[in-house]
Amino acid sequence: MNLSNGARESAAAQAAVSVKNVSMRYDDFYAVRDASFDVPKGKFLTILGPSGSGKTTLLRLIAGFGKPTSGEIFIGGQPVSAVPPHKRVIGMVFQKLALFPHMTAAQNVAFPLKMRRHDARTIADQVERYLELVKLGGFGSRRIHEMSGGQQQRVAIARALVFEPDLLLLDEPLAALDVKLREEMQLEFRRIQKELGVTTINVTHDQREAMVVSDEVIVMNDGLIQQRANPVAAYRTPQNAFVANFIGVTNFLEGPATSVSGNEVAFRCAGHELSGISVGSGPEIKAGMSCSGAIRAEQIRVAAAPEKLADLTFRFPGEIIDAIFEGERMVYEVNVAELGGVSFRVFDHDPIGHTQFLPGERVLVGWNPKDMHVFGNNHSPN
Ligand SMILES: Nc1ncnc2c1ncn2[C@@H]1O[C@H](COP(=O)(O)OP(=O)(O)OP(=O)(O)O)[C@@H](O)[C@H]1O
Repeated sequence: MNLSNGARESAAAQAAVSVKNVSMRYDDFYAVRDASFDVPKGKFLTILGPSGSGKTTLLRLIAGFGKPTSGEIFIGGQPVSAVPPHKRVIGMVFQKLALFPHMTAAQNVAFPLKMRRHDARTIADQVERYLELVKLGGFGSRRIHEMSGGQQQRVAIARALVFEPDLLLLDEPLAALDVKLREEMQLEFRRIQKELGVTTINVTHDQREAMVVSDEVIVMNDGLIQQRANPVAAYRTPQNAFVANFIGVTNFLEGPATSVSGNEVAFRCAGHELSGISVGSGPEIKAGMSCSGAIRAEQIRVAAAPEKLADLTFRFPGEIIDAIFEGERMVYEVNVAELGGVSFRVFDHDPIGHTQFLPGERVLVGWNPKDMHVFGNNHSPN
């Protein structure tokens, strides 16, 4: 969609946060390069990317810890480059929670209100309300060092929100927690954010977390925004091979495009012509261009007998290299000699209902062209 200048300015004014052409350079190295995006009021946006992709740098610039080398950040429609962090009305939760360990939960939550010189009655009411919100009603007099990791996390959330900031920034606050607690807290973040309607920007390298908590996701690599989309669109229609590889588990076949017709490509891999494949949503593909064909692990099926794969267009013999039972799914590694010895990762989400294969077994793998996306190789997966 193309917005006119006027429409774009008015969209930016309505946005809680607007990042415009922001770059951050250290000597001759760009940690963030020409980033532009808006976060609408009340939305939960996650910046997702591998280590070193520039996520934290971007979040710190929004918080006011450092000034962009170029570009401008607007909060509530106002440019903030000249506004120090303590004058930005922002709640923050980082991986290191920085709670006061010998104070009680209530004293920790009260701290931002005391700094803002609220009266004792207001402080007591707000502290009680926010401890209730994070399901710690009745825990106010407990000291931090007497609380579990999850409870401490909740105190940190209450402290970040108690002064009712315009914006909540989260920098991998769940990274140190064990898996079960992390998953529980992801849902808690989502619930609290929806209940309060506070605009939230979250930073993580955990793609599952990004999918669970966010209204929108920005995927970053090497300081550059690769795609901005809602979680379903980022998963279903990745913009390039990097995004396809980073979100979910994706297998790649390499080879040249042999023909392009509308939204379909034919593509040659190890002497096999694979036709009718969807064009990925990235740059235009031309015949002869070197390409990557991407197929998700759950879109490939494994079977011993060809009739079990009769509904699939592409079928190749393979050998099971590894078979891992993960409870709710089987994960197979299958070597496909006919496709240049590529190793496919395949998920079977019905491990109880289906035959389970063992390493060394000869099988067939199959998938349909509509489930494969081809990207031009100026966006390599690695
Ligand atoms: N103060 C600095 N001086 C020089 N380089 C820096 C500085 N801060 C960050 N960088 C570099 O900028 C790049 C992006 O760093 P950043 O911390 O934003 O990445 P990240 O995506 O948050 O990674 P992680 O998930 O590991 O925290 C990295 O290569 C990092 O080494």
